[in-house]
Amino acid sequence: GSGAGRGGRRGRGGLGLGPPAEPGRAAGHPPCSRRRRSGTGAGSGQRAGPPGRGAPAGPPGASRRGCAAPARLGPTGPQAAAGRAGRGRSLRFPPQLPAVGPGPAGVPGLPSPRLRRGQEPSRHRLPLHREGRGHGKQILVLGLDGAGKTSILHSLATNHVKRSVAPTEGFNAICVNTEESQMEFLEIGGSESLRSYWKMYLPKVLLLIYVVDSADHARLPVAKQLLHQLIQNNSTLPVVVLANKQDLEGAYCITDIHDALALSDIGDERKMFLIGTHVAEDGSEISSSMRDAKELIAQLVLETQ
Ligand SMILES: Nc1nc2c(ncn2[C@@H]2O[C@H](COP(=O)(O)OP(=O)(O)OP(=O)(O)O)[C@@H](O)[C@H]2O)c(=O)[nH]1
Ligand SMILES: [Mg+2]
Repeated sequence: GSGAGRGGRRGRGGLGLGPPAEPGRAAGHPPCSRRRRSGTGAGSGQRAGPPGRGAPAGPPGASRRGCAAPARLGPTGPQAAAGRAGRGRSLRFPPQLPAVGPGPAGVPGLPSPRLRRGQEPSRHRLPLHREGRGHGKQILVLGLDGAGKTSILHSLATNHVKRSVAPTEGFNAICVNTEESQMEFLEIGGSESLRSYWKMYLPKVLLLIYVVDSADHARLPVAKQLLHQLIQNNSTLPVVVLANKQDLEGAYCITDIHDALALSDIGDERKMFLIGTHVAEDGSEISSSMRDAKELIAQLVLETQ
């Protein structure tokens, strides 16, 4: 049987995964549906694999990655607006999290907060949020470059779709408040040069959100390998896999993503969920799958704290 879905079904019907044999039930997508897409989504189509296995989840939209002005993520970037709205906040590398005061116990061996682009990171402490005082720790958001991590975080923070237009060059931290919990997401960029830092953050996080580009067939093996390496020594860390870009024509449905990532092999003890998501056109409200993902994550945070 599959390992997906351990932890049970929560929230709205179809959220997350059901019993192990039902990886395809997530987020309202029928198992491995081969529905026709309804538009001409582009996204990171340059990396998309062969079309024909689509599991469209909503209106597609053209991605601006690669053709838009390279707006920097940071205090003046799109996420800053979320921060000003009081719902989210982000900074460029390094992660000087406003809600994250210098904690009593930093994590040694992490990249320097003073690191700038092109510099080699030095060892430094990353303060973690109010650790030991009964409040939340961070939710780590990882995945290959271009998978959609930042776009998803924008959307979760604002409840409106906002696709990212630039790669994360370091960290991206966003606070998302729900009625019941405060969640601090920490994305680390997925480019090759940043992947070596991923594992440094794992020991101190509540859960891992792992985002994959469902249409990037060619790199799914790499995504799988990195995920397995990351969590091999942590048998209980809850993992939420977001099979993003379900709007793209070539997107694998979540059953295929489940197989491609060999999710049944990532441990029996952990809670593990797989949800199909997409970040639709800018400005619209987030999709029901994204709302479900947000509720699930909030629930997991409450359970894990
Ligand atoms: N079609 C489509 N495009 C998406 C979706 N989500 C994100 N994109 C686009 O994919 C590209 C990459 O998105 P990002 O959010 O920057 O990806 P990332 O994982 O943060 O990438 P790094 O910061 O480089 O690690 C952008 O052009 C987004 O607009 C989606 O669900 N569908
Ligand atoms: Mg990013």
